[in-house]
Amino acid sequence: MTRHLKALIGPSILNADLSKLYEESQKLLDNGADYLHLDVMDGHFVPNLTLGHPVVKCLRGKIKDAFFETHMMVSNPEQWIVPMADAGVNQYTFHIEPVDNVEEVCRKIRENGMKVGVAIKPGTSVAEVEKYISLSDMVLIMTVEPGFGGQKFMENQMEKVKYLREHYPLLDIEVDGGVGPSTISCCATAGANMIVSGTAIIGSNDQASTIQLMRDTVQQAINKK
Ligand SMILES: O=C(CO)[C@H](O)[C@H](O)COP(=O)(O)O
Ligand SMILES: [Fe+2]
Repeated sequence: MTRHLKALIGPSILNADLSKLYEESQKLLDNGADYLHLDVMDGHFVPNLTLGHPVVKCLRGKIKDAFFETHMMVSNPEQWIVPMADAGVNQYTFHIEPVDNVEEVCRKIRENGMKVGVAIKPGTSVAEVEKYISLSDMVLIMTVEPGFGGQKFMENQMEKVKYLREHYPLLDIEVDGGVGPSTISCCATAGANMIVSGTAIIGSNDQASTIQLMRDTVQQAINKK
């Protein structure tokens, strides 16, 4: 069967009202989100703390069938593979910067039944992550410095996306940080197909239209190629 690239929108719940994590997540799914992007920060790899596997497990208890991606902004991603698999995570996306043996982490994630995402910060070259594409299912190109929602989109990161799309036509390429209706065209033409968007969706008074608009923009760019 031929594999086709698909436009997918994964809202980040980072800037949502986290006292209502389940309600906010379900609302995003009801409004057409394709998956949930759960930002996990350890206060060490990035200067912020969010949530860990116990919270993800509780959310999975209430939301049985959605695709959960955890964006692991942590210094020791290997440490959380088993707990996150046990919590019901579908894709484990980790930053390669602090990791000595990236291959081993990719293998362990697969062994534990999850898809593998490899992520790079804005200062990391695309060549650094290209080495691991054969061991992974997706590459995440950060479009802000990881750590906080609501930051300004870094357009210069699109060079990396363009390079990857040119060389890997069917690779899932995700962008994350400052993405919304005003920056989506840029991501779509560069070749990203998995779109994380936090503030722009959470703050929208019509989440369904915002999600639909971004998905249509990305799908049209895919169809053109
Ligand atoms: O990983 C992240 C920050 O490190 C978040 O996923 C990202 O910032 C999404 O939020 P926004 O769309 O508001 O930038
Ligand atoms: Fe993220």
